[in-house]
Parts: sequence; structure tokens; C-alpha cells
Amino acid sequence: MFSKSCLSWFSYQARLNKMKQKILIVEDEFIVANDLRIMLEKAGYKVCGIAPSVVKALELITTKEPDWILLDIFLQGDKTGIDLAGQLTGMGIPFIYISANTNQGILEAAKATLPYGFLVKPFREKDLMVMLDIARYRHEQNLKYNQPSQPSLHTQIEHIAEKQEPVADRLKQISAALHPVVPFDFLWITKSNPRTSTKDINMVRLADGKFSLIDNQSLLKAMNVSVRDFKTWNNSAINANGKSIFNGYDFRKLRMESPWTQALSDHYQLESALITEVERAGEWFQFVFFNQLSDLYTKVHTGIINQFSKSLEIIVDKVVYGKDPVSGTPLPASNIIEKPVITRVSDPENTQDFNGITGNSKLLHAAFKKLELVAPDDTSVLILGESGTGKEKIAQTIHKLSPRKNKPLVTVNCAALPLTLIESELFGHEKGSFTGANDKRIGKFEQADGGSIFLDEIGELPLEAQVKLLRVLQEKEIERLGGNYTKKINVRIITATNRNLEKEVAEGRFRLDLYYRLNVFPIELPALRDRKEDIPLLVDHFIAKYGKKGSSGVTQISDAALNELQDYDWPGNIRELEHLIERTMLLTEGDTITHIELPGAASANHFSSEDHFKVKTMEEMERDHILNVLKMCKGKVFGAGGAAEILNIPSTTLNSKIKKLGIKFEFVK
Ligand SMILES: Nc1ncnc2c1ncn2[C@@H]1O[C@H](COP(=O)(O)OP(=O)(O)OP(=O)(O)O)[C@@H](O)[C@H]1O
Repeated sequence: MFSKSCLSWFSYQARLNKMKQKILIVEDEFIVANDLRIMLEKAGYKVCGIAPSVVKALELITTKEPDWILLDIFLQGDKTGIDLAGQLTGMGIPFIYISANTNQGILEAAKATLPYGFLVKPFREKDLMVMLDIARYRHEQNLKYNQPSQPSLHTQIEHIAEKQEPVADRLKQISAALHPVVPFDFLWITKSNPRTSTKDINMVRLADGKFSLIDNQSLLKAMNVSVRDFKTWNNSAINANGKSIFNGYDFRKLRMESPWTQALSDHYQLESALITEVERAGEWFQFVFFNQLSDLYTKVHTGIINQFSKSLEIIVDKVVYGKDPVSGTPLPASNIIEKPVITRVSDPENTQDFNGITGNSKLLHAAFKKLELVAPDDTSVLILGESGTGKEKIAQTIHKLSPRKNKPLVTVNCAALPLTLIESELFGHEKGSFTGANDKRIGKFEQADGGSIFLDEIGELPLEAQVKLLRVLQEKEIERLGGNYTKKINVRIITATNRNLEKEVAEGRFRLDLYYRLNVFPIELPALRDRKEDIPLLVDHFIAKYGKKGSSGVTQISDAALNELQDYDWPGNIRELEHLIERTMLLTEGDTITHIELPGAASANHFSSEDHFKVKTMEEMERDHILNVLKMCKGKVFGAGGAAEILNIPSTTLNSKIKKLGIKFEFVK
């Protein structure tokens, strides 16, 4: 055992070690920078400067020669921390990111610069010190043994480019290496000046996340574009006018100016682009990265792509327009390109189902893309959408696609929990901790340990429980009611709501700090009325589902009935459609649904003359009952004489039922 004096000698040495370390803070928010300075100085470090921009940081690096840099990502000026990071690696200065931005694309970009750590704001003093300690230790070891921690992207690309493998294979590997840093769904590499259309390279990202090389001829066929049109369009390469990021308005303008971009983006549902050019022996080559997400590209990506311009040159020289590695002859594009197998998500003929989620609309694809990005991480996800849009299904898919898939996914409907039992349900209780607690209970968080917890209708959680939840998120530990110890837990949190949480925060019903913690990665699910093109697929899906389950002989639906469904507004979204199809199948004789009785349809319909055949589902009965009570109470939900009191249920529960059942205020009047 160490004696007390021996221990204090160690901490004295540790402090001496720190004192030798000069740290530069690169942070544009003065308060945060100052806080950091105070924490570091208290711990014995020397802060040699604070820089709010990359320009200032470079100046201070030259004059102060820092040993370490704490680096924010978005800074004053047009350069980001990630731009600076590239230069720091070259200068051999170790750095740690400190940022509130945990957007997946940015994290990937940050990762590619090989930082010694990434601290998410807000953080505790202890977190900063531990991270710095570990980073310093790792850096010392690296210096001692002279080991680069992992190959840089450039080294990876160099290595792939040199491989004696077919061009298509190398391009796939290069795309996979580039994608985490500059995400794309379609990469077009073309010789922009002088122009030669035969040498275009088109890399498409498939549904499984892999890449495929597709030649122009197959592309034209898939896009239904004539060779003549293509030749005319293709003579005009994209004129980027010195710009590199094309989001929103700029992307729409680019589409108008470049018919080829328009055709590509229509076919592949592309919404943004990042363009860069490299020069090789007097010839210019354009790399156009397209993405299905709008507003995806930021100056972080331009910074990265500029850092990797040498890698792009290698791609041009050694892979795309170079010599065949085996025969040594120049690579004619037509020979190196394989026939495509297009099974990507957006191909209506091939993919209609993404992990059990049916739909092929653009809006749903945007949600899938986000889901794919976030699923493998531990990031908290907030799913937003009206009742019945499939939020729970999305939560299940996130869990299924995550490394936690073999551990439990515990679902909690916050609206259905009785007020008095919420805390014990979520965090558990010890025997005798309150009247009626006859046994000890393991809470939902503990049940989900190692896996994920899905907190549905999080907007309904009362304020007291919100405080506790916040603590769990911050401390990653729970305390059972009546227990006097805490337990560490490792749970990924997925939440969902059909409420406008920002409004809830503004009106004091939801804690702002909790909202920030949960809203790290929001996924919005579109209402069915905004993606009616998915109705035929969904109908087929439900006919198949209930055909298998029940005794109905229905296997299809007539065009006329389908048209009726597409004309309806779907206030209850997919849940409403599903129940309607299930019910209609029960009532249909033969194998084809030819008519659908839509809610509110006029008496001219097929079934209303035979009311005695009409079977109401439990949900419909519940809906009718609530509606009648609401009418009786003149729409009053809360308080004395309100519908909740008459129905003897908490008003929060009633409110969520009203939403779930698609009851609108207009129906009550
Ligand atoms: N894209 C989809 N493909 C197939 N079935 C779907 C899809 N989306 C939702 N469903 C089905 O629709 C029903 C409602 O979905 P879910 O319960 O996930 O919605 P929700 O948004 O969580 O609703 P609420 O907010 O009311 O809890 C479920 O039976 C689900 O299986």
C-alpha cells in the first residue's frame, strides 16, 4: 500500500507534468472558452491562448507553440475546426474536439482527422480531465513507440489504388472509405475539361450500403434518357462557378442549369451536391458527390475534400484514368465498367420494404437514410410524427440495426402509465418503499440494461419524472424508489412523440435541458396524406399480412377501390389504413376488394344499407365512446366536468387517446 506522503508525491508529479503542457483553446463562444480556461488552470495546465477562429489559431500556434489544442468545430470565419485539424496532424500537434454538434456526418468527418478525443458539450469538469489524461498518455505512448494510431484515409486510398484488382472493385472500396467522411448516394467523376463523355464514372450507393459502378449506357436505360439527349446535355459539364456546396436553392438552380443533374437527381432522388475539381497534367476532373438528404453538405465537407485532394488525384491517376495495373494499357472506361445490379432502396421495382417498413416515397426514404446513419451508434433518437405514422416500428428497426440487437428492447408508453407509478415503473422500487409496494420491482431501465429503451409519447411524461429521467441520461445510473444505492446502467434511449416538444418547452410543460438531451438526432415521419404514393404498397402489404393470418380469401384490390383510398386524407395514418383493410377483408366475399367504406363516407356506400353486418373494432368502439363523452362535455377534457373526469382516466391518457384515435376538435363541435 502507498503511504499518504507517497500518494501526495505522485499527485505533485502529475501536477508538475501538467504544468509543462501548454494548451491552446480554439473556441468562438467566449463564456465556454473562459470556463475551459478556468478548469484547465485549476488542474495545473497552462492555457497559452484562446482563438475564436482558425486564422487566429494559426497565428497563436506559431507564436505560442502549444502542446495540445482543444478544438471546437464551428468557429468564427469560414473555416471550421475540422479544417484546422488537417493542418494540426501535419504539424504533429495533438488535439481533442469539444463540440455540441454530434450530427453523424460531422462526427464521421471529425473522426477522419484522427483526434485524440471528442468531448460533447455540455460536459463535466471531471470528463474533461479524464479525457485529457488518457489522451496525453496515448500520445506519449505513440511518441515513444512511434506508432501512428491508425492509417489515415489518404493511406487507405493509396493502398487500395495500388491493389492489383479490377477497377470496379477498387472503386467500390474507395467509395466505402470515402463515404464516412463525405457521405454520398451517387458519385459522378467526369473529365470536365476537355470534355469526353465516355469516361464518366458513376458510383451508386445500394440499399445495403454497398457501392456499385454503373456505366452510362445502363444508366441511360434505367433513367429512360435517350443517347441523343445525353450527348447534348453532357457537352455542358457542370459549371460550378467556383462554388462547391449545392444545397436548397443552389441545388435547384444547379438542376435547372444542368439537365444531366436534373435527370440524375430525379431518378435517384438526390437533393444536394458537393463539387470539387482536380487538375492532372493540364486536364481537369470533376468529382460530384450527390446526396439524397437536402442541406447535407457544409463547409466541414469542403474542408475535408480539400484536405484529401491528393487522394482524389491518386484516384484519377491510378484508378479511373490511368493504366491497367495488369496489362499496363490505358483504361478505356467502357471496358472497366461492370453491369449494374440496382437493388437500391429507391428502386420501386426492387425494394418496397425496409426492414419491415413498407413504403417507397421520397419522404419515407429521407427518414430511412437518417435511421441507417444513426442506428449503429448509441446516440439518443427522437422520433417525431403524428399518431399512427409508424414511430414504434421505426424505433424497433433502429434497435434491430444496432449492435444492441441481441439485447432487450423495452417499450414504455409514457401516456399509459398512472401518474403515481411512473417512477417505480421506470426506475423500480424496493419492497415497502411506498404503500402497496409489497415486492421489489425491477424498473424498465434496468430491464433494458445493455439494450435499448423506447419511451413512447415522451411528451406526456410529468415534470417530476422528467427530472429523474434527465438524471439517468446525465449520470447513466438509476436509483430504485426507496433504495439507498445507485446502479450504473447502459441503455440506449429512443423516444417518440406526436406533440410539438418545442411548444411544450415554451409553455413550461417540458424541461428544456431534457429536450436538448433527447433531441440529439430527430427523425421526422411523414403523415400518410403527404406520401399517398405509398398507399398501394401498404395496401398490398396489409392484404398479404391479414390474408396469412385470417380466413379471408382476399388477395387483391381493384383500381377503383385503390383510387378511393388515395383520395382520403388519413387522419389516423397507417394505423387507420391497416384497420380499414383488415375490416374490409373480413367483409369482402371473393378475392378482390372492390369497395371500401371510408370513415365519413355518404350513405351511398356498399355496406351502410346492411348495418347489421357491420362489425366494429374495439378501437372504433372506444373512439365513438370518447367522441360521445367529449360532445357531452362540449370538448372539455381537463378539470371538473371534463371528459377525463367522466371517463375516470387521467387527462394525459385521454389526450393521448384522442390523438391516437384521430379525434379532431372539429368532430366534437
Ligand atoms: N411503413 C409501414 N409499413 C407497414 N406497417 C406499418 C408501417 N408503419 C406503421 N405500420 C403499422 O401501422 C401501425 C401503427 O404504427 P406504430 O404503432 O408504429 O405508429 P406510431 O406512430 O407509434 O403510433 P402512436 O403515436 O399512436 O403510438 C402498426 O400496426 C404498424 O405495424
